[in-house]
Amino acid sequence: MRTIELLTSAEMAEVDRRAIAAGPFDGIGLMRNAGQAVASLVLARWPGAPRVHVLAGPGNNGGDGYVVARLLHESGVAVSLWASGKPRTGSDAALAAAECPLPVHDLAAFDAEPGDLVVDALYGAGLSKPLVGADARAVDKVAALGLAVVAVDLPSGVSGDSGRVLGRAFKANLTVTFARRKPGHLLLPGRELCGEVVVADIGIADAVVASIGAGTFANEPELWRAALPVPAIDTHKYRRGHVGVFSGGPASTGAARLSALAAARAGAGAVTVLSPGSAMQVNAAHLTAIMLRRTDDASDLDAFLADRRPSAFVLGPGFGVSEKLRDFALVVMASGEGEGPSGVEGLVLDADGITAFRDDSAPLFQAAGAANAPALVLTPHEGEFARLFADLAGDETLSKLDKARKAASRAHGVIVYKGPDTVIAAPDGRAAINANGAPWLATAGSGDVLGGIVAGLLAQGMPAFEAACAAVWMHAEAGARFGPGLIAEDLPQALAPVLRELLGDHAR
Ligand SMILES: NC(=O)C1=CN([C@@H]2O[C@H](COP(=O)(O)OP(=O)(O)OC[C@H]3O[C@@H](n4cnc5c(N)ncnc54)[C@H](O)[C@@H]3O)[C@@H](O)[C@H]2O)[C@@H](O)CC1
Ligand SMILES: [K+]
Repeated sequence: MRTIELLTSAEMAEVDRRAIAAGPFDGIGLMRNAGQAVASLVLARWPGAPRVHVLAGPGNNGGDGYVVARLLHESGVAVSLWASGKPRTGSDAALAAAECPLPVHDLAAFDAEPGDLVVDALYGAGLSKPLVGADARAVDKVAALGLAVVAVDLPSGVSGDSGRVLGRAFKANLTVTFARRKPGHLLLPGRELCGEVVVADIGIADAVVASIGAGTFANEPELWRAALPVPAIDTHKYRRGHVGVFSGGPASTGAARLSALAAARAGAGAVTVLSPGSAMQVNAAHLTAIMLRRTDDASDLDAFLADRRPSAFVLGPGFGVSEKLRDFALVVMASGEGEGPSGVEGLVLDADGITAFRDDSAPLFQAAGAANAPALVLTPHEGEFARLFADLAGDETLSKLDKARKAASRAHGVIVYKGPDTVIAAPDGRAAINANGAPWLATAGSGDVLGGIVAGLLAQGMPAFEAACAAVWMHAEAGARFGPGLIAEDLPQALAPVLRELLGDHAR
């Protein structure tokens, strides 16, 4: 089972409540199903473990642990049960504990042998403070012995909402979660600590999950595949969209060409590099399918907008932080003000395009919020994010997901907060977390390519949030498939097979 909604702990609690109200399972019924799912995976994956140590906390996560301990024991596995705290009288966890015939040892005395397996059922969605005392010592002991760990719902110590570690956390080989994944399974460092994540069906209907209208998703093709542009058979190149990419001066033109190439590979019918006069020669020497147009100032840009009806822009890569950049950005963002549709779908601001607004972002964000304005897509990495949204970046209480969401709402634009766990957030509150990235993508020029893909999709009329999500996934997928030796120049070409697969029958 793998569906793309991600549930916060509050949303999951509400889903549990509604599932119990709707039936057929009550709380202990769901808990038995959860424990059964974990026990089955333990038996299937670690059939030869000499002993399984189940660590049970005081809440429902511990309740799942008591079920696992009982079922493994009934299957003939040697099980030791260690408890941290006691389930509250009358709780589902207390029922599960009462059904478990094994002796309960105090976690403070926890001991194990190398080769044993640990089932971590200390804390899950209810983690509320850092692990200390016997809990923390158990984490250290398990790590020191190098024991394999199966985490119930989440590795204890990892926040399901933020992916952060509270104090200390287990590093699991396998995490079994229920109904849907949580943001902490995808956000770092949580993702690393979860190991493989399996989502078990415990009898909560999809309709119950749908009823709460979750706004957070795993960035997987299911989220945006239906919005991918498919060229019609009788299409014309300009109907497939025209992307303008602003070039920097003669010594820094490569970034714009990378973006331009990526926009073309993403399916834009035409791409023009908009170059200062001083860099025309160097750009001309390196462009073939991509067009070139001299653009020195705002009036040149106005002329391009009027003559060539461009549909999306990339501004920032290699451009230099300057007043000219701000002018260009604001001209593009104002292009929707005239009578009738301007045809400009969006502006992607990356790198210097973000930094240029660090001290005065209000005009940009205001323009983005105006009626008929092109969509604004900002693609900051961590440093750039901190320049534009210093207060959000420094707020320790916010997760990466929260930060991206708040930034999107403030900017009236889509935020692509880059990193190994890129978060894409829309001003309407939707957000997605990407998890198919690969370390090979951390290479110079990689971000320029990403900006170009976003613009290429925007130009073809794909809505901004979906375009940004699709671009992030395709970019990561292309990089991961290429693997070692990847340089940014390889990425546009590597996109082709990824797109072909995504388009399926439409690719013929
Ligand atoms: N019906 C349900 O609600 C279901 C819940 N399930 C399980 O229930 C879990 C959530 O249960 P709970 O909400 O009871 O939460 P947890 O069991 O994760 O933890 C809550 C308890 O632990 C204490 N606690 C939290 N952090 C602590 C720390 N660092 N040190 C010491 N004590 C700490 C809290 O005060 C509370 O007593 C899920 O993760 C899942 O495993 C599953 O059984 C499926 C059904
Ligand atoms: K756990």
